[in-house]
Amino acid sequence: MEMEHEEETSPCMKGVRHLCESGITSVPKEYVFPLPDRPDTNLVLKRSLSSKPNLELPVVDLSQLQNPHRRAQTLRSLAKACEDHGFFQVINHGISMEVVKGMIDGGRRFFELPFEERARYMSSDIRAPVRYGTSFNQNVDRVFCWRDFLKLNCQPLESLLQHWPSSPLDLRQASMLYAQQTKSLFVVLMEAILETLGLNGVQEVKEFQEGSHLMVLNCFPACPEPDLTLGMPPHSDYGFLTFVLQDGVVGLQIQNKGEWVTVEPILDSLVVNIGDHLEIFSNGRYKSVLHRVLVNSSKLRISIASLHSLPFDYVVRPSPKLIDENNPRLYEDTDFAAFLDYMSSRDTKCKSFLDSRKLSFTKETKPSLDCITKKKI
Ligand SMILES: O=C(O)CCC(=O)C(=O)O
Ligand SMILES: [Fe+2]
Repeated sequence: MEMEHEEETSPCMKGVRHLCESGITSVPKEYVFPLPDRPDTNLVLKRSLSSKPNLELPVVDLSQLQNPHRRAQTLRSLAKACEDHGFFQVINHGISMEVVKGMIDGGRRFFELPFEERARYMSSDIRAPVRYGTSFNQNVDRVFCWRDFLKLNCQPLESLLQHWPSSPLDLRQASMLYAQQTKSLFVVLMEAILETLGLNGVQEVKEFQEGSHLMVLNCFPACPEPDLTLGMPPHSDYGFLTFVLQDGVVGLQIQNKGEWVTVEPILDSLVVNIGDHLEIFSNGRYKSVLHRVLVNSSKLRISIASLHSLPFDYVVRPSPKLIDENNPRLYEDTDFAAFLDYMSSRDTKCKSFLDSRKLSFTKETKPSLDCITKKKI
């Protein structure tokens, strides 16, 4: 579906880089978040000036999964990271530094292209093989986010590749290598996670191999008034796992014990987070965690998020092996069609899609989760 005429003419729809190129010195009103939703930059600054890191996420060394003497211990730390945090970092993940660097550089250069070239990929069809856009959910957002994105649909890779941008020259090749390697990592990690849940052999690994895979290249330009807006609002990701590659500029925050805490990028690591589908599949044992992105006044930030799940036409439901009289089923079945309908019709802030899949008795006993609009820090 092409962009509607009205959307084409709205300046916000052209994205934040375009806006910055026009030489603005303040944040237009469309991007100003209501006061309780804005980042508390004083708090962030105070934390990063103190010697204590903002948050030490668990670090899992994936090379130890291959070591028969260390595998059991590594699985235990993986299970703990999934249960206690929903977010962790992985090192020795098998994706070469060259591929990582090529991906970040290619992404950065895409956003440096003239607006007209980037605009060729604008589309409001969420299933398009390639989609350039802005904000979070630009057709329904009440406040725009300080973010432009390029989404590359990576499954099946061989047939979609040809639709990806041919400029800058090496972006397609870099994205292909990164997509192949993150898919392998996803499969290895899902095998390990199934084992931590006592489900090895229950779920076909092939279904993850052929599962949906979306790569999101995020661009957060430097912002003249970063404390008025957000790069991404509080949200959770829909899939099983998301891998986030950060370019070294901080910005990612996760909600931890009711507070927003900054995730410091560790060199050569990838951030992994649990998505809604894994929360449903594990019947709530592993939690998909709210996160958001802050912007800053001096540095453009690039991040690459890879979202992985089962194939698009699959239904996601709690694994029957994880349901018994002590562990009642907590979530309804869900599928991508339901998620996409929800996304295109709602201003999806917070974990509202996941909440909509909770069975009604849990909705009553465990009312909606923490959200920044309700919980001021
Ligand atoms: O930029 C980041 O660090 C996170 C991006 C993110 O949450 C997403 O693309 O879903
Ligand atoms: Fe996310």
